[in-house]
Amino acid sequence: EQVKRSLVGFMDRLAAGNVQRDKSWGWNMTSDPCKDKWLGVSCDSQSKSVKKVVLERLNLTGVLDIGSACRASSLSVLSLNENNVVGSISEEMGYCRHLTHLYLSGNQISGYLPESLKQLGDLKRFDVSDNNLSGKVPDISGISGLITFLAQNNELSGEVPNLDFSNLQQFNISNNNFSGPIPDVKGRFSADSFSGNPGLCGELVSRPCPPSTRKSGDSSAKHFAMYSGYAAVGLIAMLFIAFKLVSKMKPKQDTIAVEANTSRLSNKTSSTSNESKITENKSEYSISSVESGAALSSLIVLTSSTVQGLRFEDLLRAPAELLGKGKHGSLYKVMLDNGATTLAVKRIREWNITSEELKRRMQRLDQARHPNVLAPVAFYCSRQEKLLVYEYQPNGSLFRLLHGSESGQAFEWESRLNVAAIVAEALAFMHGELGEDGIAHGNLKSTNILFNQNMDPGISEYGLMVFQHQSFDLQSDNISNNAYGSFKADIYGFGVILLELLTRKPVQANGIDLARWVHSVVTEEWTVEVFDKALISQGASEERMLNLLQIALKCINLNPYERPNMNQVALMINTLKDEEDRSSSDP
Ligand SMILES: Nc1ncnc2c1ncn2[C@@H]1O[C@H](COP(=O)(O)OP(=O)(O)OP(=O)(O)O)[C@@H](O)[C@H]1O
Repeated sequence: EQVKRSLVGFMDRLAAGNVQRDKSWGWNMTSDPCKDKWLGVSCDSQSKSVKKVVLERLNLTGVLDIGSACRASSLSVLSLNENNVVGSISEEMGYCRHLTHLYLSGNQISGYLPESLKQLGDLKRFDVSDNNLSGKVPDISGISGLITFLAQNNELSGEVPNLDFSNLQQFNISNNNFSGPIPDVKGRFSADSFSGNPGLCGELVSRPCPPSTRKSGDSSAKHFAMYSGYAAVGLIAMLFIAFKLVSKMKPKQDTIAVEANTSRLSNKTSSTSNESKITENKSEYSISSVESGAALSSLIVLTSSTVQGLRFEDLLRAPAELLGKGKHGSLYKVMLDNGATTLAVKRIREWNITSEELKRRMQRLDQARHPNVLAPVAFYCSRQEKLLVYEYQPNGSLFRLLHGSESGQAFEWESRLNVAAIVAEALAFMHGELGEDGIAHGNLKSTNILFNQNMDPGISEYGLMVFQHQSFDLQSDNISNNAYGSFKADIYGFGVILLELLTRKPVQANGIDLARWVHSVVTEEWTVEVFDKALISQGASEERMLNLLQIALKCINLNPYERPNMNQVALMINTLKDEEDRSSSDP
């Protein structure tokens, strides 16, 4: 009764004087929100509690009373997009602790964003764009899972909100009154996300900041990256020395050696090699485990010949350059032997994986070799952090080729189809090999497709699965916590890569999600509008582009259970590529 009363009160205020409010909507004390299926209400099938309220484009012109809606239940989704609701977002947001999605776009909501917003610890998507909100954005940097922040077309002011830009998928604060320097957005967002704020400064909006607030320019940023690389590696070195000292004082426990792999390499084809284990010897380079119970705390070199005998201290000593900070951690370019060997070292903190599980995973990845999958060549695991060592790929990523500074560069249809076919084939192989082990890629995207010296694409960072892949739909969120979901998330990620190849548009731009945009264009039957104009002007076959788009749409199906598996995808793309090859060899 109390739930109902709160919800009815919420609607009474929202639809005050609304002639359209129909009896068929429910939302009255004589019916039940779940059983009688009130308009826009979805309930949890087990607990029968109200989970979602979606009342979009209903011409609601009343007053927003969020507190009433949330007090009623453990609401996770509230969407009132595109009505004409007035009022403000009250401090009662504290009741909305379970909200994951809050969409209030396209209304007349005014006043400040309340401090209580901080309390929405589960919030992932927040959209208050196209309203009349003013004042500063409260510090919501503590909401770690936030992936959408859209507040364009309001009257908000103060500094750019302090958010984790490496995590955000959508961000737009254009057309407000924000001021001060634009922070480092990790290359994820363009000037469009900030435009229309005359007080903002920084490279992105081509407006220099006054000296006191100036963000470092290109070359100083590079230096900063270089030195922070050195500093990080220096820090590890200090830890290393400290460990050494401790280990000298304590009796040795749990030492694991760096492996010399010559024999393993030459044995690779023998019948026992498949089950070959990483041998655990004592060596002068190994570090005593100072973490009681930790099974592993030294560099393990896998079966790559390029870094045979690589030692942890070699990594620590070598000059390193910070290449980027992603969701998973930082990536360093490390130069060994005066630059004769270059490695890419991924440093991951806060990865909740046991050393045994990491070791098992690395061994399986090492065994399941595919020429177009970049296997780690070595790894290090301590409780605080993990290091994964890869061969450095000199020709950048697919992301850079499509959207980086070379984005004007020609990238023909045949080459794009070729990349799609190779990646599909490699991913299908890995899914086949590692399906039973439950090891999917876990973070498939165009920055993880890297080109080697011959410009052959390779899939990098397979099997990290530190965080779940995020797609724009709600349904896949529900299954992505299990292994099956991770494989289906890979299919989704691959579908998005296909969209990038077809459109040459980044996954996120100006707060627009590529998959969502393509869906909307296709629904409106303007399908050819999605293709990269350069492909059309090159005379690429429209039929085959449409076929590839159909495959992409299957992969990003909102229902993960309806997505094809990677074998099916690879087969479809190979058929398309055969057709392409036949047509180009026709006289
Ligand atoms: N082995 C490698 N050789 C060369 N460049 C690499 C290598 N691995 C990654 N990179 C590049 O370094 C940059 C930073 O990589 P990183 O993996 O940290 O970021 P990311 O892929 O964007 O994020 P995430 O952590 O979510 O995967 C990316 O541009 C990536 O393409």
